[in-house]
Formats: sequence, C-alpha cells, structure tokens
Amino acid sequence: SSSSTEKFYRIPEGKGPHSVGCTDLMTEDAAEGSFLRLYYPACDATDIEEARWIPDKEYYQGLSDFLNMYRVVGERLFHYYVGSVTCPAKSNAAFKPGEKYPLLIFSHGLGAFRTIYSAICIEMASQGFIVAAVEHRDESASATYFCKRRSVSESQEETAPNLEKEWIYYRKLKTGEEERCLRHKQVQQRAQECIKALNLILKINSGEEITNVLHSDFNWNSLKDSVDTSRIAVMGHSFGGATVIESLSKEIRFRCGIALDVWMLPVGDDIYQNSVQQPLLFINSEKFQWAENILKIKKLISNDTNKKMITIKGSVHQSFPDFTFVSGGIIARFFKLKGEIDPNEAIDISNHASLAFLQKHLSLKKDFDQWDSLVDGIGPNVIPGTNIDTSPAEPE
Ligand SMILES: CCN(CC)CCN(C[C@]12C[C@](c3ccc(C(F)(F)F)cc3)(C1)C2)C(=O)Cn1c(SCc2ccc(F)cc2)nc(=O)c2c1C=CC2
Repeated sequence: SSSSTEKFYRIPEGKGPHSVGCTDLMTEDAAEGSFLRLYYPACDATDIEEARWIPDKEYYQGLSDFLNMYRVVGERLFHYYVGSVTCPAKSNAAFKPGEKYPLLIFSHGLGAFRTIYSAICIEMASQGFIVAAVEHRDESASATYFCKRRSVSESQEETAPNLEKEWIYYRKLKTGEEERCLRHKQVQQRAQECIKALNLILKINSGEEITNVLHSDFNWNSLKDSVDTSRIAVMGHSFGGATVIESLSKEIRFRCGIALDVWMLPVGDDIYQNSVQQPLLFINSEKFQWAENILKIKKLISNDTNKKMITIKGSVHQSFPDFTFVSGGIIARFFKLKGEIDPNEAIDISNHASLAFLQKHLSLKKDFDQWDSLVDGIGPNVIPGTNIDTSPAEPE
C-alpha cells in the first residue's frame, strides 16, 4: 500500500548512480570463518526482489536478550513490527562489471549484526563502493551463526538441507566481570575478522574459487578483477568504531578509517603511542558524548591534521543504525531511536562527510569533494569537534 505511513517506515534508497545488490557470504564451516553481507553496484533489474532486512527469527531472539526483554515477547514484537521490512538492495542481483571499485569493510556495534546498517552500506554501494558488512563472532552481536556441515548419514533425509545453523547469542557481562577487559579482547577479535574479510574479498578479486557455505545463486566469479586493491577503507559504528581504530593499527592496507559515534572503552592504551598512522574521521552524534570518551578521541587525534572530528547536531546514537528509519511512535521515543534532526537528514550528513573524506584519502576521481566543508564541520546541523566542554575545570 502506498499509505502515507509507508515512506515513514522505509530504509532510504541509495542516492548514487548505481543500483545496489546484496548477497551473503560465509566461508568454512566453523566460527573461525568469515561471515559478511556484501552490498555492491548491480546491473539494473526490476524483476529481482529486495533482500530481507533481518533474515532469521533468531536475530529477534538475540535482540530480545540484548534488550533484556523476554524472548517470547521480543520475538513476537519484532516479527510483528519489522518482520516484513526489506532493505532497498536487490537480493543476489548481478554484479555490475566494468570498473574497479574501492572496498569498504563495515563493522557493526554492540548487540547489532551485519544487516542493520543498510542505509549507510547501500548509499556507499550506490556511489560506487563494494561494501562488506562483517558479522562478528565475538559474542558482541545480538545473534550470529555458523554452519556445521552435517555428516553424510544425517543429511540422508532429502528434506533436511545439509546445512545446520549453530547460533551464538549476545554474551552479557557477568557480575564482577571487568567490562574493559572483555571488550578489549573482543575488539582484537573484531579487528582480525575485518582483516580476514579483507583477505577473502581480495582472494575473490584474484579469481580464486571460494566455497560459500550459504547456498545462494550469486556468481562470485563476476567479482574477478573488480576491486581497486589500492583503495580500501574500514568503517564502523560505536563498538565498530573502536574496531576501526584497532583494524587501522593492525592492517596498513586499510588506507583510512571512519568511526561513527566511536565507543573508546575497548581501545587499549598502546593505541595512543602513534599506532594509527592512517587518516581517521570521527563522526559523532550530539548525545553520545561524555568527557572520558571525547578526551580519548582528542588524545588519538592529538595534532594530526589527517584525523578529524565532527558532530551532527540534533542526532543520537541510534541515528546511524537502520532502526531510526523503521521505528515510529512510542517505541522510537522510548528507546531514543531518533533525535530532533530528521533521520534522513542526519544520515545524509554522515554519508556525505564520509564520501568526501574517502575521496580525499583514497584519491577517488568523483565529485564527493563537494562535501569537503562537512569534514571541517561547516554546514547546517554540523559542527567541528564536539559540543561538550572537556577543558579541566578552571581553579576557583
Ligand atoms: C539494555 C542494553 N544495554 C546493553 C549494554 C545498553 C543498550 N544500548 C542502548 C540501546 C541499543 C538500543 C535499542 C536498539 C534497538 C531497539 C529496537 F527496538 F528498535 F530494536 C531498541 C533499543 C538499546 C538503544 C547500547 O548498547 C548502545 N550501544 C550500541 S547500540 C547498537 C545497536 C544494537 C542493536 C540494534 F538493534 C541497533 C543498534 N552499540 C554499541 O556498540 C555500544 C552501545 C553502548 C556502548 C557501545
């Protein structure tokens, strides 16, 4: 139905010149493999349906756990409200060959998973990026799974597919457990998973055969020689922002990084000894800011002109994940899923600043420099640095 509420509940489409496709990839049949959703420039196709936004009911169960709801309540609530939501990318659409695309690895936040930052990933793909949104197996995701290959005998029954999903749910902090210690261990695993995803995409780009444990009819060979292997960046939200910092310090092939509302707690102290040489853009919401977090960001930026921070006025922590678009009414207000700024305006500022920063530091030949002023915090609803005062209190 084209009822007026529909536009309110849709994830925004990509605004760039390319149609966008998406497909899921899982390698190996263990938790050590890679698991990612690929968003990519696709050939125009009207007959292909959009991808499911949250593909398995177990993600509703995981979200309920994460939000301290009862699973029987949460699962039904999520199914009712978002069970039919699709993301504006064509499922397994044909990849658009012909040019080498820069590569972006995206890392999700605490309690999130690979599919719920599709507004950002789809916009980047529509602008000519290949985007690999990884799903982390560090128990920070609401839910994730790997596939145990069933033994031949078990899969004898022709009905049961020989693919058995083994689910890993969000690990709550145990009482008395030191949060910093757990999160520091997790951020290291997260960085390794981003590097593994990078290597997997480069392997596909070289034309090597890969085994996708998820049986989709996407032709992975069509990606051969389509990645611009010298133009690779890493991006992430909150815990995923800390993963960006850790990934940059561990992998020089990530030429630059973008941290959206970074959560600095998981980042180790060694990071401040100039471990991050690459350019880094911090895009903050107005509300997710406190002195300790901001001081760590400022310490990392120190006086490096290639490291910048901007704040989007009127935005909140949830202005970056997709729930800010698909939620409405009391739920959105109760969980602060929207700020004062219109969700589409906020994500446009974030995406445009990201594109301008990527053009500058990946030497892209596009027109994203039209948004350079945003990277300096100049423009409507954006300010340079942060809006909180972190200077030590003046002596009385
Ligand atoms: C009570 C749980 N308590 C756990 C420690 C704190 C929970 N919390 C605030 C929440 C996430 C909230 C949320 C989402 C989504 C709905 C929904 F209804 F729309 F689905 C509702 C309510 C509940 C806003 C956060 O963790 C914030 N946060 C996030 S939120 C990432 C996320 C997760 C699931 C999503 F569906 C969407 C986005 N990612 C991070 O990396 C970090 C933090 C904090 C520090 C580091």
